[in-house]
Amino acid sequence: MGVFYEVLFLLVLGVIGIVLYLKHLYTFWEKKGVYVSSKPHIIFGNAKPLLTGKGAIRDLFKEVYDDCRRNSQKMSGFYFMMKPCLVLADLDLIKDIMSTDFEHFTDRIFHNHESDPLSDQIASAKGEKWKQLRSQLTPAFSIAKSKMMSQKVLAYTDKLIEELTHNYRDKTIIEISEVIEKYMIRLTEAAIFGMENDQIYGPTTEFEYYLKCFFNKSPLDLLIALLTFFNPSMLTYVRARSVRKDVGDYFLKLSADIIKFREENNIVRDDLIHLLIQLRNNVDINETSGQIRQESKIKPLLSSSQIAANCLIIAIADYETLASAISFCLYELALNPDVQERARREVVDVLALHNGDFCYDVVNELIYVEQCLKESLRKYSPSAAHSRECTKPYIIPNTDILLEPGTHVFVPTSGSHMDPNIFPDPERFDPERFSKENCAGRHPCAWTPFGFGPRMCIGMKYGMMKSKICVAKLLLNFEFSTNHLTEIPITVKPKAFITKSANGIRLDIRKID
Ligand code: HEM
Repeated sequence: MGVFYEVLFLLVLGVIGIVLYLKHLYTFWEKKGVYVSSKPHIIFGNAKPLLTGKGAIRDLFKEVYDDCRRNSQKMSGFYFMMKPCLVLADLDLIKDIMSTDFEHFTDRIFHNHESDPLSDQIASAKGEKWKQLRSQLTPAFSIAKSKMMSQKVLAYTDKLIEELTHNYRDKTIIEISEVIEKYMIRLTEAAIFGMENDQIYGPTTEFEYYLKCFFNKSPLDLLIALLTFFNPSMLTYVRARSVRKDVGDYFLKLSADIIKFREENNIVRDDLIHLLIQLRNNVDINETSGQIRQESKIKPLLSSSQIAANCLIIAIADYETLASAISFCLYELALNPDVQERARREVVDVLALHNGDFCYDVVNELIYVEQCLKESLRKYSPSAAHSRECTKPYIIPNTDILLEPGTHVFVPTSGSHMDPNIFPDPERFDPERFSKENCAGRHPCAWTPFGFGPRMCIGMKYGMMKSKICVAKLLLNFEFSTNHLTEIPITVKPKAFITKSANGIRLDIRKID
């Protein structure tokens, strides 16, 4: 009996100790004098809805942002379980951290180490390594390259229209996000890996299967993702993988095979993998034209596995975001027939000025279509938040709050994008918000679907070009409208990394003859 009470006493003491320790951890921000928008849960901190799969990141961060604005706070402490992070709610402070004082926040919070070959890519690269990689990859997204790639985009969009026409000549309900996702994957396959497809529809290719598996995480993968957050160095120690083994193996082999085949057969192509092979072979490329300038003096950064890692992450960054952007834009155009008609009229008029030739200048002249896309990126930003890791001690301007290296900082896009003081009546879809006049006085960090500062999206112009071509050509050929299966308002998938509809986007399409 005595032993029983001793064990019980020790257990109770242990539990009390743990509870007190956790409570102590949750006073981190309080002690620094930083406001915390809601009381943290003892296990999950402020991330309970995310960790239990009940809420979407965009909703959670929007609540934090809104609460800060109501209470005149520029930021809120946030506990991701026990890890103290900071959520920003002030546009000037966002600008400072993402741009003016970028040197203190050069990194994102992803794992990046040579022991994990597929983690070694631009989106997770850190410090100097990132700077070099970014400047070496920039030519791949030059205006000249974009112009060249527009030919491929036009060709694939024509294939999409041909197949939609064939399958849906009469007014029919389609799940538009599925269709657009398939089209984007085919385009990515061709533009990045040089693998052309005759069909948009058709059976799932191996490439499509593995690309879509990128975000399908097993419980072990999820544990690894959590560890990245708490202790990235431990991941290096246990030689963990950031990408599922079968997905990683597929892309490593695919890239190695393409490189070998091209080098043995002296094949030159206009895709991204070709540019990366040139970088590996120490060729310096002109930033604006995308042309070879000379043998580079810089030591080549890329190994074969780094080529695979960069191609894979760019494929993901490319197809997922654009499929989301285009699908939500078509959804809003279906809900707003007047806007749809005005956008269609613009495409018809601009094309008429170019004698029906859908050249690159047409893309640049589609001002209203661009406004529609920007407005839909405001309402449904594919990325719910931008992340930065503090890399050098930083005192938040006009305060004595010191951020230590390793602090994670989040910028919620859903906060400012849906702030009625910045975008009045934020639920309303109104492309006029992005007219030249209406943008003129707006804070540069009010609308940041592509991020902000030196680390903003490298593919922004290229992505806008692709989405404009797709939306414009679809509008020329089809009319989109809602039906009894269209979800209004739409539910966003809680666990998705990129903003997606939870139940699909069902629209009527009708061919315009
Ligand atoms: C609607 C389309 C797109 C959206 C909304 C989008 C959004 C973003 C965002 C929010 C970031 C992080 C920015 C930051 O942290 O400040 C990012 C980074 C990045 N994006 Fe995009 N993106 C899009 C299209 C593309 C395309 C088409 C590509 C390439 C083909 C691309 C490649 C990348 C890469 C490589 C990065 C990492 C850049 C770095 O760390 O230096 N994105 N994107």
